Amino acid sequence: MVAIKLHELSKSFQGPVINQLSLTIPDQQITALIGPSGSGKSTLLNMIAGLTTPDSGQISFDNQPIFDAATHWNQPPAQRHLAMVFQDFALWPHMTVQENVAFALEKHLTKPELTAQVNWALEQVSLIDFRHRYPRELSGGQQQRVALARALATQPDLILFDEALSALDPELRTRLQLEIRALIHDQHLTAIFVTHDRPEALQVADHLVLLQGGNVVQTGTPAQLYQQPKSQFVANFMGTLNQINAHQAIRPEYVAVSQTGTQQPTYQGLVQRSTFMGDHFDTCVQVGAYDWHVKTQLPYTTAPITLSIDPHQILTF
Ligand SMILES: Nc1ncnc2c1ncn2[C@@H]1O[C@H](COP(=O)(O)OP(=O)(O)OP(=O)(O)O)[C@@H](O)[C@H]1O
Repeated sequence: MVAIKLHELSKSFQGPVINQLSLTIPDQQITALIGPSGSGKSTLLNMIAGLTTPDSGQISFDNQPIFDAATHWNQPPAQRHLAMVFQDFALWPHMTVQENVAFALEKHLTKPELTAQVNWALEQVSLIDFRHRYPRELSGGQQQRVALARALATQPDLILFDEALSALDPELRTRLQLEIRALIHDQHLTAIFVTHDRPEALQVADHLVLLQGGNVVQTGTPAQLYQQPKSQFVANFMGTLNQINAHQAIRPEYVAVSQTGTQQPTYQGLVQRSTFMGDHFDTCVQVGAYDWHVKTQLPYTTAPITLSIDPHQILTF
């Protein structure tokens, strides 16, 4: 439970990576940092964690400064009440599941407290029956659950996930996304999720922060970024876009093969191909200078086609 404020945060390595970035990350929500490769997502996460020192700016948790370049205040990572979960699980191979979860706790707790805390964390991730196993005896998904239990066991205010699910197969990944979402909300934690996977961000996050070149280009709910993008870049990043002209575009779900007598605006195109997608065909149509994608129930062969659009759904930039 912690609201995070970043104020005019900057970081350069060989060149600028984060540029005077100001941002509020809401309390008790899951915020996903998204953006193209190299946009600064991991750098931002590492600055919040205290693993990377910003060049300038301030970071505060619940209005308490944890970093201030001007006063040289830099709270050590261990005192920030946060936990991190990484893509590679980072488990100790020579320790059992319960030893891995207990490892970060042992200094602070009595034996009975420690056992209770570890068991509680393992129950949260449904791994209590696996507590005597070694990481090599677990699947990838189970290993990531151990990493999550280890994070929960420290009773953090904030959990940071850095591409935590990227190594898992799609089905497992979806299951863990839902489990993590439920856990974070049940425990009233704040979480920040770095992912390069847009469907994952939509599934997991309450709140999105889209970065481009070290700047925040838009924040909001997943639906706000998808339906009300502030720029062409945001619209493109959030999903497939059919360009109408230089300033207007429409999502594929609002384009249909025209029925005779339609009252909606129509466009003439030439079918390029139809690709089977399981529950629909992705039919690619050349409309003027642009390629459009249309969700159709049947495949179409190369031929002229008339498309209609829902004019209320046109995005204008
Ligand atoms: N420790 C470092 N030393 C030098 N350059 C770095 C360091 N960390 C990050 N960078 C550079 O900063 C830029 C942003 O990297 P960062 O990892 O934050 O981006 P990202 O958005 O998380 O990218 P990706 O999605 O590819 O992981 C990149 O150009 C990267 O090479």
